[in-house]
Amino acid sequence: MERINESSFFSDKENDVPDMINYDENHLNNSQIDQDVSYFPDANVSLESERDLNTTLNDTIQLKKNLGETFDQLTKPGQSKPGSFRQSVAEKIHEFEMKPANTLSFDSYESESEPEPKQFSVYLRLRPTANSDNTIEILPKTAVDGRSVQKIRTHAPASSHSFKVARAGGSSILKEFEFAEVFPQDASQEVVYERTVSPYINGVLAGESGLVFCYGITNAGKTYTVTGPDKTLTSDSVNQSWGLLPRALKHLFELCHNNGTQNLSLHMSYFEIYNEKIFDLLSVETMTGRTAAHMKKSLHSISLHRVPSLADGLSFISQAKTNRRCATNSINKESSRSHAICQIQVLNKSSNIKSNLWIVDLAGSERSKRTGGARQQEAANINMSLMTLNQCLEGLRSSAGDKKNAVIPWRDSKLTRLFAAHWMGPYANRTSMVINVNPAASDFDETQHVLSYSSVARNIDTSSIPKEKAAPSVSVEYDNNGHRMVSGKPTFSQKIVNAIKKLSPHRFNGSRKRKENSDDHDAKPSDVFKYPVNNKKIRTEVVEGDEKIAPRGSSSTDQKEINSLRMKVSVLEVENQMLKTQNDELQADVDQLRDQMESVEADVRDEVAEEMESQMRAMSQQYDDIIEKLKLQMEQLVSSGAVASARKLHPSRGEQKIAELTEQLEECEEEMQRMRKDQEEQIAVITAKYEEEVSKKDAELQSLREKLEKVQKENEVNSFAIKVEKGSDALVREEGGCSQGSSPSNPILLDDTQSTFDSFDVEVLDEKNTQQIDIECSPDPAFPLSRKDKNPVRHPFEVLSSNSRSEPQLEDCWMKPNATLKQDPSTGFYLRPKGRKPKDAEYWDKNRGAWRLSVAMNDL
Ligand SMILES: Nc1ncnc2c1ncn2[C@@H]1O[C@H](COP(=O)(O)OP(=O)(O)OP(=O)(O)O)[C@@H](O)[C@H]1O
Repeated sequence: MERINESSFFSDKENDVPDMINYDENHLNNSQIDQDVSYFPDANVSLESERDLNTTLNDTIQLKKNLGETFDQLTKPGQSKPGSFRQSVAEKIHEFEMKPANTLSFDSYESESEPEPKQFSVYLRLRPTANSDNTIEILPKTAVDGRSVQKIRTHAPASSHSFKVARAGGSSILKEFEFAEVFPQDASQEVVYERTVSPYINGVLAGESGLVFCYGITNAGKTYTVTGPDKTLTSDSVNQSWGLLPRALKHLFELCHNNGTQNLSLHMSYFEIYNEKIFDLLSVETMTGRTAAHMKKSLHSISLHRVPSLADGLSFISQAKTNRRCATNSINKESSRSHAICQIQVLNKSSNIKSNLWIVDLAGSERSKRTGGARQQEAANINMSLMTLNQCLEGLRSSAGDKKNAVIPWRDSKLTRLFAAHWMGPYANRTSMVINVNPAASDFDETQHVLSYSSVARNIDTSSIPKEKAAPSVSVEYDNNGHRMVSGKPTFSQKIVNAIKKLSPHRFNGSRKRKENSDDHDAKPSDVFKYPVNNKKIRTEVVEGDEKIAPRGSSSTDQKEINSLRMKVSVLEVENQMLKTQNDELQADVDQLRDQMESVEADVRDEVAEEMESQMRAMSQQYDDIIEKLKLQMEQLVSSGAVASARKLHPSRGEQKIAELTEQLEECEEEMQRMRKDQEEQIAVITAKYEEEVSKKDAELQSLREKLEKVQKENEVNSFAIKVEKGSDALVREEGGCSQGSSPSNPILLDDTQSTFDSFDVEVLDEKNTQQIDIECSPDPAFPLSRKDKNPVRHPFEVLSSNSRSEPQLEDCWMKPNATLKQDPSTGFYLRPKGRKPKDAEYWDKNRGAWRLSVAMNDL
């Protein structure tokens, strides 16, 4: 495997415009491309002079009109002398006018005889999908205007945005797209190769370039189509999973081998455009870490490697695949984050003709929301360059159609600069676009965008693209004054110089030769002719140049003057014409830029609106999902009987409030219980104390009672009953004190002691009944009662009332309370009812359980 010069195989100095791969005479050394040589990849050095002449022819024809009669006269065959410059120009004009375009032939290979299509060949490949989404229906093949056509019909799934838009707008959810051919999900790699790349191989060997690129959203199968799975690239025996690239290499080697051609050699470069920077995937430097060493300033510094065998080619592919920038996104585990471009170059050493087969695996267009936020910058760059590509396709279609002045933004991305070279060249029609599509319903909306661009590409009629379109965008970067050209267009002075070149090519060539010989590095075309023409030196040069054109023998001063004036007029005419053209062009440019801006603005607005809408839809979907999930969880919890815990996990506000209140309630209850307990304890203590006190008091009471009894007994001892016989047999018994009153006429001597009693209740007993008679008496100190005398003693006394008198009954002197009476269990006494003492009551009799009425006493 031979590694050839890695420095700069493209020619442009600064601006990355790709050029043909230039070899020097030894074929393998790159050379700086001459600024005047067209940089189309398919051009070659041997064609340079012919191409120059071709250009001269066209320009001469143009100038013919400008210079009018005079020029016609001057260039008429027969009027110029044989061997003169004019004669040679006239002959060359004739020769080129007779020669049909594009009839350059190469030694060993002839281009395929079948008619080349005028349009890009756009294919659709569906990748297998695990689910049974049937979003794309393949319709039978047909032929339209001699072109094989196959249509598909897309069915917007109900989940898609397109479906909703169609429904809302009342349009159909079905859409049809047309392709050269559609490869179904089970189409083999071989079939795809046979239809897309194989038809270009013979042409490539015959010097005609071809470009094949795979386009689609992420995870649609582009890398699979271009290279196939990595592991299959280890052996050079063909594997059925091989993609387009290994198959193309094999095909090329087979054809070279079968034809025994020694003068063809294959070369390969492989690079990626990542974030608008170029990285050489076959660089000698190790790719680990991917430092600045791998980043190339321009496409021209990409390394080109000789490919001596298929095995070497496969190894290059593997190396490039390893070095390519991949990342895992949420859709594709190994998503390519860059545009990978492989250039296979065939060099015919004998003719020094080079042709290229470009196979391009574009990065997947994608929505950052689907692929994840971390890769947004990448996604933005990928989408930007794909958008520029789409704009260029649009521009090509427009310029091939009714908008001849359509501006094509080739320079807006590195990718389109690369493609511009091919599409503005003679083999633009040898372009195949493979649209990779994943028919899954989830990809439907984004796939629709891709499909709509495919129909743009399909409608580009390459034969109608005005060739001058190429000039402004892709011609050399510097004018002949050494100044950089604005927007790739020739400057005004360049146009003047070109005009002079046409008027006096030998003069100009002489000047250029001097420059090339480096003897006079400063000899720029501007030194030969500088606008405006009234520069004396220039005028002299022009006149001198024209002297050679003037017929011999007519070199008189007049003739010179005439010629000089004619030339001046011609130059002024050219200038005038050019100013007009320039003005028109500028006006057209302004109009188109305005149109373009408006359409870009509208596109961006649509895009933003769509993006926002889809984001909102996604958010709403997310919320729906969350709600569904929660519902499901709730149901599961209910069914598993864990509602309470579920409520704890996800309480509603009401439930939370209830739970709080319940908790508070429980706390209150606890507090109350605690308080109750405390109270009970206190009550128990108090009760115990009380009982203790009570029992103490009882004891005291008991002792008092005992004392009382004792005293009573003692009193009993001191008291006595007086029995008074009625008449003679009444007995009197002492009952209590008596009120102060009139003392008895016969005071009773109750005791021999000093009695404190001043009244007596006397019971008067008779034989039949015993009556109580209250007797008022006053003690008579003269008859003290003797304590010791326990026997009733008959004493004289006076009965104050007779017992025959109707006396109030005993019961009448007592009033029982209405309330149920309680007895003291320990003593058996009736407890005095609560409340006030009744008005007429004197005291409470605990034995009787009744109030003693004072009325009764008074009534006595
Ligand atoms: N025709 C096919 N047959 C079998 N498998 C396929 C086919 N097309 C794609 N695949 C598989 O689908 C997956 C995605 O394919 P691939 O990586 O080629 O997509 P991609 O368009 O290059 O994605 P990205 O743009 O993200 O790099 C891979 O696992 C690949 O093997």
